[in-house]
Amino acid sequence: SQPSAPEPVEAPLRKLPWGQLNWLATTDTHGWHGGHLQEPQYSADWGDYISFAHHLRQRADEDGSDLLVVDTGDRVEGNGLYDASNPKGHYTFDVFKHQKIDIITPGNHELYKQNSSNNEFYHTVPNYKDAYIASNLDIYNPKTGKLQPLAQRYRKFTTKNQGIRIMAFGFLFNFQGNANNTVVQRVEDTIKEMWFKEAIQDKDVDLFVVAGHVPVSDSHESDAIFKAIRSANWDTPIAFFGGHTHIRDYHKFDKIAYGLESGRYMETIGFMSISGLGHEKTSSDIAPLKTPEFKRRYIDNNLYSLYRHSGKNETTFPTDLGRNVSASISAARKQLNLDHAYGCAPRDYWLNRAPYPSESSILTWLENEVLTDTAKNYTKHPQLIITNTGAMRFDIFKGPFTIDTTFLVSPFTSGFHRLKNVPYKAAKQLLQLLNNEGKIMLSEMMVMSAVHRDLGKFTPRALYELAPPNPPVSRWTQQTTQDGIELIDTLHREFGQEVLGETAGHGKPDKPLSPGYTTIDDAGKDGDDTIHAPIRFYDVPNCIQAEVSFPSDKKDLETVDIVYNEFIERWILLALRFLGESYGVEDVETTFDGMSFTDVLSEWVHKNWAC
Ligand SMILES: Nc1ccn([C@@H]2O[C@H](COP(=O)(O)O)[C@@H](O)[C@H]2O)c(=O)n1
Repeated sequence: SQPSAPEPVEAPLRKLPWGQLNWLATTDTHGWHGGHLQEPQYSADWGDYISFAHHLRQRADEDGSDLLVVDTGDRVEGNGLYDASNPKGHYTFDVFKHQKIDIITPGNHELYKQNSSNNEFYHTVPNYKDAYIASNLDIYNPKTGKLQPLAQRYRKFTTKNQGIRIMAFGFLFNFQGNANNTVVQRVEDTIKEMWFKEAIQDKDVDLFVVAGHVPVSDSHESDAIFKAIRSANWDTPIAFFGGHTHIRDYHKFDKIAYGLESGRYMETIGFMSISGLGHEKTSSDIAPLKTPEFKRRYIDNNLYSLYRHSGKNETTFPTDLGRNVSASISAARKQLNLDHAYGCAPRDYWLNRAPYPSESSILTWLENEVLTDTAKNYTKHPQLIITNTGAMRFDIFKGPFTIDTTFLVSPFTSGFHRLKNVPYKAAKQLLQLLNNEGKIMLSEMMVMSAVHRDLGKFTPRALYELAPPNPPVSRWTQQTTQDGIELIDTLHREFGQEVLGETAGHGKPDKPLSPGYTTIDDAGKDGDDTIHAPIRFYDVPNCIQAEVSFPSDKKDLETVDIVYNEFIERWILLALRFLGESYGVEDVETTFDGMSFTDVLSEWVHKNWAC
């Protein structure tokens, strides 16, 4: 881990359910390859992950099983290690490439900007060669200008020790916000293509793998792929490795098809095992061995967990490669001056771990202080400042607010735009519309505009891109700590020695449980490796709004300026149009001196939060 990373905290652990074919899966790492430097339970870095995978591969070689590693995209945007360099990602690709990965796929964040998808073309695809799969993504070759698949559409391979024959795909959800140098083909169209139909007809396959930046639960894309494969193969097991929604999740498609999603930001290393795979040749056919068994575990990414799951300790755990990668992350962080403090946060502020509005909510702080103070510097006219909450990515902890923190909270380069003198009658209805909370829903408007084809790329799906879905609260337990203690008792009863790191007494923790993930998924409540006290997550709206320089009586207010995060421009213009105000991009001007959200944050913190 990084020199400044906090020591991991001891906690009761559930073992890895090791099997015949074992998987480690990451997704949505968003540049956090240095690990979490303010949260001990997620403090291991990419170098540690490399050492960990090495030990598990060795275990597989020793007992004749297999270990495969998968990453399903959104490796970029969200951490100073990626975002603070010029060009962005200057250090990331050389750090990342040292992990041996068997299946790697792109996410939407690799595609927002031409520069980042070209980085996939120039760096990640060549670094991973055969492992990179892009089933539904094409790129205009930056050298020839011709449209071509970013990488191979599928990969067929056989595992090293068990000889399991795998057919793997790499999908991206039906994303529409990409720059115009890439083309994302809808999943539903892709599965009608001849190459896909032929691949799923291949009978010399023991396991289909669908890796990709697609949620595993409640996803019409994953469901469509599942149905297509299942209709061609009634008895071949299928493993999905998903991403995008930033949650820990495990979904049962049927009794021999399961999907795993490994959270976000290098907090989680997902583990899946499948046993009972293979085939036997009968005189007329090839039949599976027996009903395969799928298991899952969500590993908290810290050295306490990684030592125990690999059976190593401080001395025996780090490999030379792992150590070197950790050192190069450290050197990059130093070079980028990521620990330089703009100021010090007086308290913790939460994105989803505090209700909105509340004094602990980042969103309330932005509304009442950051956006309001910043906007006042630019005009005395009444303004509505609107931003999407999806632009905010992480919490703020009490203490130094560093260069790194600005990118953790908001990494995007989009600036702020202004529409002047908008009739208040329409402007005041905007927020409700954007949040889909009023009588007229923006999602319905999008259906209408798609039908009338008068607003280009808008479809109902586009609303989904305005703000990422919040972790569905139903997927998190909302127990009290007492439930956590009961959970340990239950575990001891049910699993006995399966629980690692025994605590003192009769299974009761001698220290309070640390707060963390307590996931409920399709297999139950026992997925997390670490037994935590539950954290409560709160839903937040798509967009928030600050009213700046408003008169005390709004009755006489005729017009206001609307200032918004550039990323939501098309939703703002669409909503205004439905409110009877027809504005176009020609009416828009840049404000806040072209500062991005990241710049706005650093400037405000520097002026207001002295250490
Ligand atoms: N320039 C950008 C790009 C994205 N966003 C927000 O991020 C969301 C997507 O992030 P995921 O990790 O969920 O893929 C997107 O919906 C936007 O809310 C942004 O604000 N600015």
